[in-house]
Amino acid sequence: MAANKKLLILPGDGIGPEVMGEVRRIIGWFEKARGLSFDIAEDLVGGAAIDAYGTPLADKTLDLAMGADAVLLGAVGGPKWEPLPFEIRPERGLLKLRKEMQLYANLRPAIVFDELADASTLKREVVAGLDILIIRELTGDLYFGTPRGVETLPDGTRRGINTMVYTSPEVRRVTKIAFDLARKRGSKVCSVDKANVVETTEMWREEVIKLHGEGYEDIQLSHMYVDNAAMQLVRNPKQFDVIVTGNIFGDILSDEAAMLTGSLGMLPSASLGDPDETGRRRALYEPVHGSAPDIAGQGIANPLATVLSFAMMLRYSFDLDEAANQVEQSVRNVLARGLRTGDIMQPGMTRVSTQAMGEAIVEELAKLG
Ligand SMILES: NC(=O)C1=CN([C@@H]2O[C@H](COP(=O)(O)OP(=O)(O)OC[C@H]3O[C@@H](n4cnc5c(N)ncnc54)[C@H](O)[C@@H]3O)[C@@H](O)[C@H]2O)C=CC1
Ligand SMILES: CC(C)CC(=O)C(=O)O
Ligand SMILES: [Mg+2]
Repeated sequence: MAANKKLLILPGDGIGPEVMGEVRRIIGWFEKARGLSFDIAEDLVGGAAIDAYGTPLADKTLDLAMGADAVLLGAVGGPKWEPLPFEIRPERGLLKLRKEMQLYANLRPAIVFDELADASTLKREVVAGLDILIIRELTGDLYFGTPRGVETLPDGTRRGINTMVYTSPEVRRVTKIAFDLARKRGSKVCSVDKANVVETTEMWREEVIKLHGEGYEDIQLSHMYVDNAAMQLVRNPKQFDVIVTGNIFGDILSDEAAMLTGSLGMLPSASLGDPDETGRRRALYEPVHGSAPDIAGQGIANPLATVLSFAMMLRYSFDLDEAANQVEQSVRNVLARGLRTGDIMQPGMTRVSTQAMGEAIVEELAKLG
């Protein structure tokens, strides 16, 4: 295959480089055993970039990302950088990357592998067979709205402000992605908002309903307030097919959904923008979890969320569906072999390191022939 798949790898901080190391191992295997060829660049982001470049996202790194067919990111952040002013913290680097690349649709599938149905803190019957897709709007909302910041008032007290902002085109474009993707699965979309008290989200609901009436009547559309949705996700998650929601609600609900699958270490994500004139769609793939400072440097992090994000990259950015299926099948097979990192450890299973998990995936890939 031609060496034209431009891939930027940004391992980031904490467990980011550890889990990304296993993806590099898998990429190496695909290159050697399958002749897949990637044009790979690697750079720093987040705290690592602050230490090296004095900024969480250097201009040259952003340029590399803008020119790449896909970006693979580990995670950013950690206690070392928490004392820094807000604007130059590691997380701002990731937010800037998402905004500049216009990655407005963040796909967060929560799939329960049968082998892990008992690893969830919920009962097996509640989670077994679960396959839901949370679509989180990623470039608007409280994370980007202005005014924002903290000011000291004349009386010495402080006031913090963040602003929830959405425009109707922003709501429509992410909802369109949700409707289109729902058509390829269960044809059900639940839009999550807080329309009873937050006007911005009342507008969100109205726009979703309008778009639904413009050719998406075959989709079974429902609406739910976010507080109820948080409850329903643990009460009966299988009622959902596709959930579409804003940035802050999606951030919170997807961490909650991760625990249905057994661990935050299992949840991958794809962040997509619109295709450009050449048909190329900017895209970034990252696990839903963060840099996990509490376990960083110990070689015990679960690499599967990042490995599954890599599978999403193969599918969405490079149309390599067969390779993506093989990565996912290999994950299933290592779980069936009883291999578990600490976060998904169950009685009678074999506890393995991050590295051993990556090696086992490569072994399974090789067996798939
Ligand atoms: N996309 C990103 O880069 C994100 C970055 N963060 C940053 O990460 C740092 C830590 O944030 P937290 O709230 O602690 O969230 P976190 O997701 O890093 O960790 C939450 C808990 O889940 C565990 N965990 C996470 N990923 C795991 C994995 N792959 N294997 C095993 N266990 C795993 C951690 O050990 C921890 O107990 C902060 O600086 C935060 O801002 C948080 C979320 C997303
Ligand atoms: C900027 C990130 C730290 C926000 C987050 O938690 C996420 O994207 O999941
Ligand atoms: Mg999050």
